Amino acid sequence: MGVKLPLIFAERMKSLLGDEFEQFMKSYEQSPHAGLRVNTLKISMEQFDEIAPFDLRPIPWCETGFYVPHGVKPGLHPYYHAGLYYIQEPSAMAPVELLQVEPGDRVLDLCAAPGGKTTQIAAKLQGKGVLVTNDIHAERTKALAKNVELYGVRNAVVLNESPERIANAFPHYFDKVLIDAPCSGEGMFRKDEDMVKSWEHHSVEKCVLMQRDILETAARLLAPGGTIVYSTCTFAPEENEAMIAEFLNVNLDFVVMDIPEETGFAPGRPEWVRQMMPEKAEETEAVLDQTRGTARLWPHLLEGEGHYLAVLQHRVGQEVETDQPGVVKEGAMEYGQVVDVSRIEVEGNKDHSIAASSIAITKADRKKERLLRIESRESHDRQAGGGKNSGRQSKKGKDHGGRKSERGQGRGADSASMDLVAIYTQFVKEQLEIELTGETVCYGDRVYQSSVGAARLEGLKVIRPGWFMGMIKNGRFVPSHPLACALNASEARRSVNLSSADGEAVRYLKGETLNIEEERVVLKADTVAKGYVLVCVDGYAAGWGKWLDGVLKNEYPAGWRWTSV
Ligand SMILES: C[S@@+](CC[C@H](N)C(=O)[O-])C[C@H]1O[C@@H](n2cnc3c(N)ncnc32)[C@H](O)[C@@H]1O
Repeated sequence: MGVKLPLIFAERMKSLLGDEFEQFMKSYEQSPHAGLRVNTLKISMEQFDEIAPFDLRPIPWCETGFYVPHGVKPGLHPYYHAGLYYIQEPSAMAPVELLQVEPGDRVLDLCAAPGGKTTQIAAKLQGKGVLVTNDIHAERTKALAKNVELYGVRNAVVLNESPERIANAFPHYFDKVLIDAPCSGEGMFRKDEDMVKSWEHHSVEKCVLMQRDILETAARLLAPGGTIVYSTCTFAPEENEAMIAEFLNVNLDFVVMDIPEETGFAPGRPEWVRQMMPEKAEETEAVLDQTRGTARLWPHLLEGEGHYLAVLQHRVGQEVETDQPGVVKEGAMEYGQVVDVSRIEVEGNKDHSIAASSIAITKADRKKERLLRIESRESHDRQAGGGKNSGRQSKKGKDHGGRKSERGQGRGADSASMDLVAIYTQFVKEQLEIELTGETVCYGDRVYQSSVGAARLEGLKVIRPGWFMGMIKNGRFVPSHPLACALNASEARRSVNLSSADGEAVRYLKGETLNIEEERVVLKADTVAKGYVLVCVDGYAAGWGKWLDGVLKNEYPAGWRWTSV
C-alpha cells in the first residue's frame, strides 16, 4: 500500500465500513485521479474541445470537468497560464455543481482559498450577479485573489474576514452560500501524504468547533429561500452527518435536499452517528434521518477522492410541525425563546412560532438594510445623472501595491477622485469596447469595478473590492493585468495573437520582449498600432504588451511570469 494510514483512523473506518472496508483499503493502492475544469468564462466547451492539448475523459458529475491521464502535466501548458482551465481534484468539483448557481445570483464562497470552487462559481455566474469570496487566513487570500484574476472573474469581491463580520455587513444577502469547510482531511490521505501528518493537529474535535460556528453564521448570511452547500473532504461522521443533524435541529426552517445517487455518490450514513455518538443521535433524532439525503463520495466507489456533501435549503415561512394545530413544540419553542428572543420581538408577535427562526431579520439587520437601500438609491441617482461609470471615491486606505488588503472607504467624491475616474473612463472609452457594470471604486490611485459597491465593504478587510482595472500614474491610466485577463480579444482596440505551437506564447509568458510586425497587430477602426495591445494565446487573452515600431514590450507582471520552463 502506498499510503501509511493512522492506526486510529483505519480502526474507525473498519468498524464503520464492515464488509466494505477491504475494498476501501484497496483504493489506497491506486494513484489518485487528476482533473481539470474548463474555464467557461474564457472559452466555451466547444472551443476547448477543438484545441484541448490532452486526451481527456469527462467527469460524470461536472460537465466542464475532465480526468487528466496519469503522467500528463496540464500546469506546463500555455493554456493553463492563459486561464483556460483550472487543475482540480475531480471530487472537489461536486459541491459547486450542487449549488445550482445561475447568472445573476448573489453567491458567497465562505472558505474559499485557494479558489478552485470560486472560479467554478464564477464560470457559472458568467459575470452576472455577485460573487463574494473569502478566507480567514490572510496568507491564503493571496492565492485566492490571484486565481480570481487569472481566471478572468469580473464580478468578485475578495475578503479576508471572519464569517461573523461578513454576516454583519451582508445580513441575509446571499442566494447561495458555499461552505467548503476546514476539516480533518481524511479523504485526501491518498492524494496528499502531508494530510496524514497534519491529521493529528487538525483533530476532528477542533474542526467540529470551527464547522459549527461557520454553519451557524452562514444561516445569517442567507437570503430567505436560499441554499447552503456544505462540503468536507473527510470521512469523520462528527464533521459530516452529525454536523448537519445538529444544524437542522436548531435551524428548523432548513431541510436537506436529497442528492441523487446516479452519479456514483453514496448516501449519507445517519446510522454511524447512532453508532459512534449515541448522545448526539438522541439529541438530533427528529432530523437525523434527513442526512441520508446527503452524499458521500468514496474513493473505492468512484474515480475521485473522499468527500462529503450536504445541500441545505431554506424554507420560507416554514412552520415547526406540531402534534396539535396551533401549538408549538415545547423543545422547539425553548430554542426559539432562548436564541431568537430579539427576533420574535422584532416580529412584534410573541405568539409567533419559530417560523423562519434562524433566518429571521433582526432589528440591526433591518437598520442596515434601510441604510443600504438609501445608499443604493443615491448611487442610482448619481449614475442616472453622471453616466454609467460615475464613480464613488473612497478614502485611501494604505496603498499596499495590490498585495495586501484595502480597508475603509469614504463616502463623498472629492474633486481629485473625480479626476481619477475621468482619466479612467477616458481610457476605457478610447482603448476598450466593454460595458462596465457595478460601481467604480477608487482606493488611492487604484480603480476597481465592484459588483457590491464601496458602502457594503466599509470596515471589512478587503483584498479586492472588485475587478481591478488599473491605476493612475502621473496623470495617466495604466491598465492592470487582471483587466487584460478578463477581456475577450474583441473587447480591446488592439490585439495580437501568439501561437502556443511555435514557442512565441511561452516566450511572452516568461516575460520576454518580442518582435512583432505591424501587420500582426489587429486594429479596430480608427486605431493606430502604437499603444497597449491585448496579447492573446491562440486567441485567448493572457496579458498586455505595448507595441512600438515592431517591438512588443512585455507588460506581463514579474510575479506572474512562467519560470518553470
Ligand atoms: C477546504 S479549504 C478550501 C478550499 C477551497 N474552497 C477551494 O476549492 O480551493 C478550507 C479553507 O477554509 C479556511 N478557513 C478556516 N477557517 C475558516 C473560517 N472560520 N472562516 C473562513 N475560512 C476559514 C482555510 O483557511 C482554508 O483555506
